[in-house]
Amino acid sequence: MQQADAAAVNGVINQEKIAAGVRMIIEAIGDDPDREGLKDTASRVARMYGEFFQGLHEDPRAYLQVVFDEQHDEMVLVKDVPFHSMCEHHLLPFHGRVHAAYIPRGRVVGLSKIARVIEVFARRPQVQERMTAQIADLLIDELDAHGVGIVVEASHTCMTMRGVKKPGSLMVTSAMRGSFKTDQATRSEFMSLVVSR
Ligand SMILES: Nc1nc2c(ncn2[C@@H]2O[C@H](COP(=O)(O)OP(=O)(O)OP(=O)(O)O)[C@@H](O)[C@H]2O)c(=O)[nH]1
Ligand SMILES: [Zn+2]
Repeated sequence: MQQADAAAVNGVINQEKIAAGVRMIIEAIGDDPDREGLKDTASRVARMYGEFFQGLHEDPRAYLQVVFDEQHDEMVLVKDVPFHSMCEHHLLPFHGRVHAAYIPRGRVVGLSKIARVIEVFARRPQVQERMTAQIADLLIDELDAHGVGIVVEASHTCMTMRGVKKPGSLMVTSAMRGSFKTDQATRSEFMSLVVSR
């Protein structure tokens, strides 16, 4: 396996290397990377990829360290959290919404922190199934919750703008942990809250 770039391993995305690669792509498609309209494109794309893949260098657990003691033992659901990620097969975007629920065990987390965790996992080369499972695993572990349920609905541009070209198709994935896996009533409550508009 090819080694990751040393700078990237140290937590800094190597933008010079990305820019050199983008320049090569422009040349390879038969255009001129130095012409007026393209002369800043390689460095611009490098900055953009820095943003898209920043989550590789962030630890999402950092966002779950501040919790509030709260004896709420019913379901908490954060619904319709928008995200953009990059499909690792084509490096094309997939985007959609995450619905994240948990049943606390005496500890609740700030509402925005779940969205921040989603953002960290989305800003990596991903497949939707893995992103869904990573969010679920992190929440159940860090919050010591009774259970966690995650549903992700997304449109993949690798399926809509190229290849099989099926605009409008949605991929739906779910990951259930703890009581969401073992208790049918909990799972049903979660799914009915997710589909209700
Ligand atoms: N399960 C899953 N598949 C994905 C995801 N993102 C992209 N894919 C699929 O990954 C597959 C890659 O298949 P390949 O046959 O190697 O690539 P390809 O020749 O470009 O395939 P086509 O898209 O069918 O043209 C495709 O079927 C994509 O639709 C994802 O998040 N999860
Ligand atoms: Zn793809």
